[in-house]
Amino acid sequence: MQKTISPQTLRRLPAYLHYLRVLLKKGAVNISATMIACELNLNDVQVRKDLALVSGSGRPKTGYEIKNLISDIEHCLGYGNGDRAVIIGAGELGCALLTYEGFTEYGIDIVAAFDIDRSMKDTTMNGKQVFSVEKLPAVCSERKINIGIITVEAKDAQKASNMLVENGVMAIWNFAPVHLAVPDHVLVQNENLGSSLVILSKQLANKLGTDQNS
Ligand SMILES: NC(=O)c1ccc[n+]([C@@H]2O[C@H](COP(=O)([O-])OP(=O)(O)OC[C@H]3O[C@@H](n4cnc5c(N)ncnc54)[C@H](O)[C@@H]3O)[C@@H](O)[C@H]2O)c1
Repeated sequence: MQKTISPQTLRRLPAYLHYLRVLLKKGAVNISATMIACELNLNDVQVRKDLALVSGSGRPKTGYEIKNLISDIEHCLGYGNGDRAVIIGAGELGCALLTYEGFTEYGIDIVAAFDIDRSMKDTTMNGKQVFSVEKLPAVCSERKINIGIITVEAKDAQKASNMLVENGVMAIWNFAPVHLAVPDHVLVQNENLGSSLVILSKQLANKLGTDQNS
């Protein structure tokens, strides 16, 4: 039976993966959970538990063989499923995401972006194309797109979401500050950089002892 992995563990796995790949490139062979915890400034017990959920290859004394652990984490995260994504809204944020090459490290290929602004039609950024939204159905069916990334303003987000769902997208990464209504079979991950910043700011206030509520 497959073990259930919490969202918190899932969030930590890409960081382990990144670190392990760096180590492998440097020629390291084995690693312990304690070393990973120490390097990533995480709790030893937490890392041990996370790794036990995704890999049975850990051994007393030697720890994990790095290449096996990488492969187990990739398998757990569904890398190699060939997830392809498109971006709706090629403005400031959409273009930044489109040109960021690091998503391939997470097994996601952002194929193209779409915009209603005709001046952006058929432009290319870092080898990725920006199409007019009319081309969305053709690209979704030809490239078998299963993830949609929404980077339009809040007022346009539901429309963008509807377009993605109509074209067979099963998962939406939503950056617009709005709740999306989607059918039950569609997954939505809302992203809010502002809330992460607020958490950081709050933690800083607590640390400095300037939080009046504490
Ligand atoms: N979640 C976060 O952490 C975060 C951070 C920054 C921005 N945002 C949000 O991301 C969104 C985009 O921000 P931005 O600064 O890139 O805005 P922007 O105005 O630069 O870009 C929006 C683009 O969407 C296009 N657009 C509008 N309706 C469309 C549609 N139906 N189909 C295709 N394209 C369409 C516009 O032509 C424009 O190019 C906003 O909702 C903003 O609040 C979120």
